[in-house]
Amino acid sequence: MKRFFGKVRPAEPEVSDAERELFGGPLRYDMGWSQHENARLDLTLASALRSMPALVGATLRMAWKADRRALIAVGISEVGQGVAAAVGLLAVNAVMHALLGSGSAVERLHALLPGLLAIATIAVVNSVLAGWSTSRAGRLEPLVERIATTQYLAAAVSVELEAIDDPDFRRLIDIAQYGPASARRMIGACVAALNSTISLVATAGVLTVLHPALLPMLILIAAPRGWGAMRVAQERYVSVMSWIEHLRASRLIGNLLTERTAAQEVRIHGVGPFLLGRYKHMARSAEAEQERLASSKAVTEWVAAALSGVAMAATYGTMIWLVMSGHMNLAVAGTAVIAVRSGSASLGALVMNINTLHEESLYVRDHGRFLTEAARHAIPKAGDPVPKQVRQVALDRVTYRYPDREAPALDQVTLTLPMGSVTAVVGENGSGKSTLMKILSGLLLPQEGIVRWGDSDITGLERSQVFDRVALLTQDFERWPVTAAMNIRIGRPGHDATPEDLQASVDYAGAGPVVAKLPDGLQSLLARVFRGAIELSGGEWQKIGLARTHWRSSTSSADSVLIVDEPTSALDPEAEIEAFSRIRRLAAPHRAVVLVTHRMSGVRHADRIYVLHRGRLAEHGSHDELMAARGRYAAMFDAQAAQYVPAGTVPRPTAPA
Ligand SMILES: Nc1ncnc2c1ncn2[C@@H]1O[C@H](COP(=O)(O)OP(=O)(O)OP(=O)(O)O)[C@@H](O)[C@H]1O
Repeated sequence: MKRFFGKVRPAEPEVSDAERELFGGPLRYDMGWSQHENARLDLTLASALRSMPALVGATLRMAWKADRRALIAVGISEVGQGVAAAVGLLAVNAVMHALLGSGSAVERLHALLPGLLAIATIAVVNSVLAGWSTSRAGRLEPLVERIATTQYLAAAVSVELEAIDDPDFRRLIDIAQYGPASARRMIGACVAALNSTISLVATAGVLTVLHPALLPMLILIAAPRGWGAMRVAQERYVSVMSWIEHLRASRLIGNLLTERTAAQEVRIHGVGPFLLGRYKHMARSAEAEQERLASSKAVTEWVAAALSGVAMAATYGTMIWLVMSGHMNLAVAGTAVIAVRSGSASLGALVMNINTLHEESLYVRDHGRFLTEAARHAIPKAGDPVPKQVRQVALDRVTYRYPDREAPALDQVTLTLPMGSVTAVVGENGSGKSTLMKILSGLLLPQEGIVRWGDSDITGLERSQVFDRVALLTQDFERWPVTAAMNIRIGRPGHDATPEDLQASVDYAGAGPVVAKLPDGLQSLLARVFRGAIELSGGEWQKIGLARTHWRSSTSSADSVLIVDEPTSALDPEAEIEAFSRIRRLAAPHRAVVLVTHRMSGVRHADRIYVLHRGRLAEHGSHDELMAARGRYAAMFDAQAAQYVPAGTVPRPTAPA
């Protein structure tokens, strides 16, 4: 019994060897997000029915916002169809009475005619109304999907970077993507549910008039089917939720096998057949889950149909008894048979539609929960304006620890970036350089200490204005699949630009020869995503990235910070020397340049060099001061210099003091 009436629980499928080998264990969504938020996913029938009005209300509000006239048209046509169904049953009753009444056959046929005419007219009216409703609902559905998708995307881009890095939040982003399509389907299900409710109310009214005992019997027929459909939907939802990580991993493997970036290793290292084998293993465990669901659905539906059949037999038995005992005449019984049939069909349809609504509403609820969580993690819009002139940006004993890490990535770091200066940040891998850049740019806020723009604490400033003052060029900068011109202009997309306007940035970055090679110059489509697009080499892309940074910097005259993180990793030696001197030239009076690089030759001309070690500031000073101190910096510099000169002419790297 518990199998059928107990709570729906996630199945515990076998873990495939492939999962263990690739991911260290099973990948299952543990519904942690909802539990973590004290909002346990409650899949009982009562809770479904309780939460549904709010979710249906939210979808209808969206539809109202999208096109209220279309929504009103749908409402009117559905109510009209319900009324037509009731009038149709009354006409059937009149036909039955005429058919089974007294008089000759010809007289009875004459008496039949008005009823038959009414039935035909009602059928025509019904089909006109149904067509009207379908066309209006067809307009509403894509509009609602568009609104929900826009809400989803807008929320996703407005959250703090910390939320994007949080695996739980990422999972929520993943599951919420199904919401917009579900909202679209909910419109159709709402319309169908409204239709079947109205026809059911009409039929129930007629049945009650015919005999009061018929209504409860009708409900008894439909109830088991309602329960069955709801149970199947819940099992399917729990399964989708439990397997979402598995699905994501399978998709990831599929993408890796087809992505351009992995194509070389996939072929040369033989990764293709290896991953394909693992993909098949993982697909097999997902198929086993599908099979389990299908069997469970078959059993549930069989039990529901059996219970419904018993109720149907009891109803017809009661009607026979009522006729035999003289409590119901034959014409009424004839109408009742038709009414019970159409009523149980309406009730069945209503149950199916409520079930669809319930299933879709689970995804719409995830979408809603994502919007709420995204709002909670949104970058605040309020704040003081950033003064145009700030003279310097400074970090004062800043500490930052990633949520899932014990050790801080930055520990009590203090540094100053005066406008017009070049500051270099160096340190071993994992020493905290990128984290420092995220703190500087306002993408992360410090847990301890203060970041100051001039005299203002960054936490009190309007963050979008802080972002507006930061230009970023990282080694993994985005290679947008758009034209070369747009790839540069996107550095400040709100600023209109003709190709001529962008020429200064192209020249600055030394990207002239790159653009000259393109078939349509700056109008050429880049990145091999679309047909006819041109792929650039890593170094050529880096020049385009540098032009983008220049365009961003040159379109603002307010004090700003330019952060360049390994900007020359893909450049040839000549281009690298040239790029470092260009970056230095960007340190205009109203700009502070921060340079993160492992290329020690690029940092020696910086005004000030900060050395990070395990998140702490180990030393700082000019190149000459740091070399004289013979600390970590001197050790790193000597280690690189030793690669370029004959052995013996440069002191061998020593351990830091
Ligand atoms: N999103 C994150 N979540 C958790 N820990 C992180 C995250 N990003 C970085 N870390 C950790 O923070 C520490 C500092 O990382 P960071 O990327 O700032 O170093 P880095 O100096 O830029 O390294 P590299 O020279 O290799 O680029 C590392 O221990 C890293 O594992």
